[in-house]
Amino acid sequence: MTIIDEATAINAFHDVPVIDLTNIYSDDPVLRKDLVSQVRDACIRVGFFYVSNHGIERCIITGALEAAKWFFSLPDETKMEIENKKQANFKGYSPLLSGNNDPNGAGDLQEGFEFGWEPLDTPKGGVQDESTAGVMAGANVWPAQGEAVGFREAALAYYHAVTKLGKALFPLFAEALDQSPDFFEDKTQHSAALMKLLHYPPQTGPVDDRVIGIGAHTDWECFTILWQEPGIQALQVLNSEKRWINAPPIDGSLVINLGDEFARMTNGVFKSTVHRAINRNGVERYSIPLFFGLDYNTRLEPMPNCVSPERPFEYEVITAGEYIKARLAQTYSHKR
Ligand SMILES: O=C(O)CCC(=O)C(=O)O
Ligand SMILES: [Fe+2]
Repeated sequence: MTIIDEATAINAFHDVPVIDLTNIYSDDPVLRKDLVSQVRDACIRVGFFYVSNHGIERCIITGALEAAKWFFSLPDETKMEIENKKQANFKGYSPLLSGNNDPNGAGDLQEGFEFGWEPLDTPKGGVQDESTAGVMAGANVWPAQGEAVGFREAALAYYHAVTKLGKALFPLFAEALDQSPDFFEDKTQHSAALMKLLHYPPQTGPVDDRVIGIGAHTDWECFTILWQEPGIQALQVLNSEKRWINAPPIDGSLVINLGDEFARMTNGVFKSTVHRAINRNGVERYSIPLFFGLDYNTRLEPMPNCVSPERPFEYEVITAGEYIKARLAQTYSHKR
């Protein structure tokens, strides 16, 4: 079957598959083929999957969680010193209700802190590879308080560990698309990956459907690696029957979901699936997405094997940077 035939034949999913990454670095062709076929099925049919045995150490995750808790417990005035609307490309702090992911919504009930790549060993921070960032150029901002050094180190330790995993996933996605493993290599040279710490206060009593944790949306980059706090159900994924399917945290695993850059390049063969999060658990919830994009100067052109006369390409070709910048501006143009 061609990849287009496969994408045309799918039915609505009712659960989110789990893929074991134990063999991700193995050269054994049989193991590789099996892994690639699981990834292909999940990407074409669901657009979401869990990964187990992903190799991110528990202490790195705990460090990032503690960092998030520390940061969000700072006084509002301190956090607002690095508000994202004052920075280039919305790096820094986004207060509750300042963003709105669902155009029908009235604001997302979450606060966040977002940053991009920088090396671990420059103690003052703010340095990053901007040579090709174009419209997405803009240094990271970090809180100024004394303990902020530990915050930056813990956040960047997680960023670097998860980016290593992300780099190992690109060849898998390429093979799942019948391309050579290095297909994305020249398009992922400059770490166009953004990490966001998120905090969702609990929602109790009657909830206005237009204000939930994060409204229904698709992600914008190629794929997202999401850590969600164990024991707290909040994330839901929309299937083609318009039913919300719960994607609860599975201890020791991470969620991977595809975004619009992949959907554009694959002409919709890889699904950028709509999802949302609602925290009705009566406790605070934290989550950490890391969004993996193509280098900002890459044009989002379709792969020839994903286009046919019956499946024409209907997107405008723009660069990854132009796309992300436009979506950021739209999300934060929301008025509280
Ligand atoms: O907090 C979550 O579980 C989801 C976050 C999310 O979808 C996003 O930040 O794009
Ligand atoms: Fe998302």
